[in-house]
Amino acid sequence: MDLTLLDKDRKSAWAHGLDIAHSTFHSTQSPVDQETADSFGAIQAVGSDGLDDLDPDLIVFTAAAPQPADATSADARDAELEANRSIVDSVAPALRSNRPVPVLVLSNPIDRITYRLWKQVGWSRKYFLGYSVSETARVAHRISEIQDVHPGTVYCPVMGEHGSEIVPIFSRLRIDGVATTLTDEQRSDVRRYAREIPFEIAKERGVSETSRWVTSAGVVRIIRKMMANDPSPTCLSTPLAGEYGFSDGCLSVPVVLTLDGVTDIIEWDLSADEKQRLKSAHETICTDIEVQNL
Ligand SMILES: NC(=O)c1ccc[n+]([C@@H]2O[C@H](COP(=O)([O-])OP(=O)(O)OC[C@H]3O[C@@H](n4cnc5c(N)ncnc54)[C@H](O)[C@@H]3O)[C@@H](O)[C@H]2O)c1
Ligand SMILES: O=C(O)C[C@H](O)C(=O)O
Repeated sequence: MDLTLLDKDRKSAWAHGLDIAHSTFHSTQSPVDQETADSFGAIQAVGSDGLDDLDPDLIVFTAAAPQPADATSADARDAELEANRSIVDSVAPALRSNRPVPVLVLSNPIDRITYRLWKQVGWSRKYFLGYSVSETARVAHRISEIQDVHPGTVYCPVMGEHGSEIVPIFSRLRIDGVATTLTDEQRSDVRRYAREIPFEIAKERGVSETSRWVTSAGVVRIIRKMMANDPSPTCLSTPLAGEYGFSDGCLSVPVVLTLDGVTDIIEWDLSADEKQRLKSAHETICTDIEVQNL
């Protein structure tokens, strides 16, 4: 797989690109034979006008304005909306001239930005995916602490907003494959942890960076899943047209993925509490879509 980093700051793309290229040496126990080495693909960097010469099969959209210096509270993602929406509007025409391919959106606030990008680019909704699975990792981490188990054994998908109105689906919680129940207090604790921990981390780390470790690992996981045609669903934010009773907006829901985007949106049976929380998350996002004219 070849990788191109496109950035208006071409030097930054070059620097990250070369660092990634160096890192590939450590993959799959390099050094390897020539045949395996060839499968690593090329890594290159281009500036803003570079899309014309590319024919990407998948776009990971991370363009964003610098984080404000006070971006350490739970509304930091929302504070990015105005600037990142302008970026979406400025790059959408170039994207539109590409053939339709899946776009994995990282730029915050992802539910609004994914929606805006979808509207501006105009391709089928099946190509637009907002990345929200860092929340799944954080939820698993907190549950593992509460239950004193390894986080890798925890399965608890997360729907809803990538923000305050996240909806961990506790009714589907499995530990080592076994259905497990948490108390109401433990559930509140898990939600609070997922809402607050990224910003507690940001306070100590500084806001000039974002949570790159969990995020890059999660992005690679999603891309691998798409390439493998893995039929098990992943919760990502995608435009809705009737699923879960929502006729518009963008919200994390379980989707089945291939390199042709979303092939199916799965409608799980949710508990009454989960349905209520999902409705509230949807209302919050739709209010923004209306008020901000997204
Ligand atoms: N969804 C998640 O879980 C998650 C996780 C981490 C970061 N994020 C979000 O992803 C975004 C990027 O974060 P980051 O740490 O990579 O930020 P960053 O500042 O390191 O990178 C953003 C890049 O976008 C480039 N850019 C700005 N406008 C552009 C344009 N018009 N065309 C091309 N490139 C442009 C900038 O030059 C910059 O290099 C932020 O909105 C952040 O909040 C989301
Ligand atoms: O960069 C961050 O910490 C915010 C991002 O939305 C995330 O959830 O990781």
